[in-house]
Amino acid sequence: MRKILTIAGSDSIGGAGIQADLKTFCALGVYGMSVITAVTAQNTRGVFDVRNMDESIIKEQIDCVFDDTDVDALKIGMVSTGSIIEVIASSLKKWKAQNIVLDPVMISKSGYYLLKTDAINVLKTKLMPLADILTPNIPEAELITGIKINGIDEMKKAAKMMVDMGANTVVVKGGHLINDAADVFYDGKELFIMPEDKINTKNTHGTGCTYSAAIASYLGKGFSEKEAVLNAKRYITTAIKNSLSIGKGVGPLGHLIDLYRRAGVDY
Ligand SMILES: Nc1ncnc2c1ncn2[C@@H]1O[C@H](COP(=O)(O)OP(=O)(O)O)[C@@H](O)[C@H]1O
Ligand SMILES: Cc1ncc(COP(=O)(O)O)c(N)n1
Repeated sequence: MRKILTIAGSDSIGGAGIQADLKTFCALGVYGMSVITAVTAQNTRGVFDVRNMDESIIKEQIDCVFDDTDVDALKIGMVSTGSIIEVIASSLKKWKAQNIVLDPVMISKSGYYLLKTDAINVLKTKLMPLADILTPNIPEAELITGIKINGIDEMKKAAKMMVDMGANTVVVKGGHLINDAADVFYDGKELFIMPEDKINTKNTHGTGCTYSAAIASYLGKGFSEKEAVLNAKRYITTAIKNSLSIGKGVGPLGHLIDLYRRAGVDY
C-alpha cells in the first residue's frame, strides 16, 4: 500500500486540514500519515482560535515518520509562520522527500489569515522550489505574483510567473471564479485548462485541502503529474457534488469510498 503524508493544521469540525486529507487518503486507498503544524478551533462558520505547534515537535514528527518508513508522496497545507516553514523545508531536504504537493494555504474561506503575511516571502523562497506541484487558489496566486486575476487568461499568466519564480508545476485553482470552476495546469512546457462547471452549493469547506491530498495520493501511486492532477480534479468534483449540509455555515465535502468506485474514479 502506498504511504502518503500530510503536513498541515487540524480542523476541529473535520472539513479541512489534516482531517480532510486523511479522509481523502482513505477514500483513495492509500495509507495516511500526519504531521500537525497547528491546532485550529474552527467550524463551518469560521476559525475562532489557532495554536501553532512549536518548531521542535514539528521537526520530530517529520523525523519519526521518515525514520520509520518510506513516504511515497506528501502534501503541505497550513504552515503559519516563517520559522515553521524553515524547519519543514530543512527536514524535507534532509530526508530527500519526493513527490511534494504544496497547497499555499493563506486565508480560510471564512477570511481568517492562516499564514502570517510576513511569512509569504519565506514560503516563496524556501518551500516553493522544493515542491513538485504548487496549488494556489486565485487570491493566493495574486499574493504570490502581485497581479490581479479576473479570469482564465490571468490565471495562465500567473501560472507562468510562478514557474519563472522557481516553482516546478503549478495548478491555479479556479474555485473563486464567478461562474466557472476551471483550473490551469502548467509544468513549464505544457499548459492546459481543466474545464468544470461551478457546482451550486455553499458546502465547499476544505476543497483546496482535499484537492492537494488527492493529487499527492495519485502521485504516490505512480501517476504522472498530469494524470495525478486530472484524476484529483475528478475526485474533488465528485466530493463537492456530494458535499454535506453539516453545521450552520460552509459545510464539508463527501468522502465516500463507494461513491468514488461508482463514479469510476481510478484507484
Ligand atoms: N462550486 C464549485 N464547483 C466545482 N468545483 C469547485 C467549486 N469550488 C471549488 N471547486 C474546485 O475545487 C478545487 C479547489 O479550489 P478552490 O476552492 O479554489 O481552493 P481553495 O479551497 O484553496 O480556495 C478546484 O479544482 C476548484 O476548481
Ligand atoms: C487547518 C486548516 N487548513 C486549511 C484550511 C483552508 O480551507 P478552506 O479554504 O476551505 O477554509 C482551513 N480552513 N483550516
